[in-house]
Amino acid sequence: MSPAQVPDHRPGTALVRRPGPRFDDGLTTHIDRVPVDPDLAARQWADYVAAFRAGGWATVEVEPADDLPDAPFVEDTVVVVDDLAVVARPGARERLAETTGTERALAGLGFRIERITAPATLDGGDVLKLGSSWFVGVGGRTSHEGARQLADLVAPLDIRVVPVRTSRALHLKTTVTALPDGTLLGYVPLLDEPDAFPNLTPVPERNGWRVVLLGDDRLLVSTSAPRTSQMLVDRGYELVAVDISELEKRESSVTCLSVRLRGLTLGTEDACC
Ligand SMILES: CN(C)C(=N)NCCC[C@H](N)C(=O)O
Repeated sequence: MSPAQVPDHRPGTALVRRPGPRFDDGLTTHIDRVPVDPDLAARQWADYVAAFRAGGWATVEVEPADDLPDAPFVEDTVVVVDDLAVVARPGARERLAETTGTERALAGLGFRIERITAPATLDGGDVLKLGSSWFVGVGGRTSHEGARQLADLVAPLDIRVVPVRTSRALHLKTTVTALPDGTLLGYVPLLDEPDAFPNLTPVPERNGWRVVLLGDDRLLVSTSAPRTSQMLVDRGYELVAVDISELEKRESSVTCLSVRLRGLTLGTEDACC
């Protein structure tokens, strides 16, 4: 079993990227568009990053990109496993330029770089990792060819890619999230193929219920899904809840704003990249 398949629940390093002054211009697809206060979004983003640092994580900041409104959603620009960074090719043309900064940051940290190449597209938000089986949402921002290219790149790590049709939500990880024990949470009305996911636990809320594993049984969640949060508490998880409501106005969730890197030996100080 390659290291990629052994879930690592220890704190690591979170790759993040701050929102810029044009954050209000960020894309919306499946939600009603409302104005955003970029200063409030920046403060909430800082609180999100602080939650990682409080949990023992180091943080690495991708160079800011004030001309790219969706830059904070760094999850979509790369898929990382072990020492491999697969640079994505976002399905929204407005976001293509975001990958340059992410690639520069990860190359600077010594990651082995591979890329999804045109005409294929892939957003990292469509990649749900579940041990040696990765579910990849296709039909929206990620093309079937993008899923195929990813499959070829991770096959040497004994990882199998399972394409899943995703048309009712922005990304696969808008609809499904994985708990540390491998249980999947999902909002069933947004799933094109609910039967594709083993032991799926339905959540009561449409938005705000995704999770990021901070370590052991500590989960980073949004304050926007209190009923799902109570479900997690009842299952024995310790929650760190952050208010990212201004960021959620541009279709964000807690998974979008970071890429978790393992095996790095950075301290808990910021590493500039
Ligand atoms: C899991 N999710 C949803 C993500 N990883 N990405 C959110 C991207 C939002 C951005 N405004 C856009 O429309 O691309």
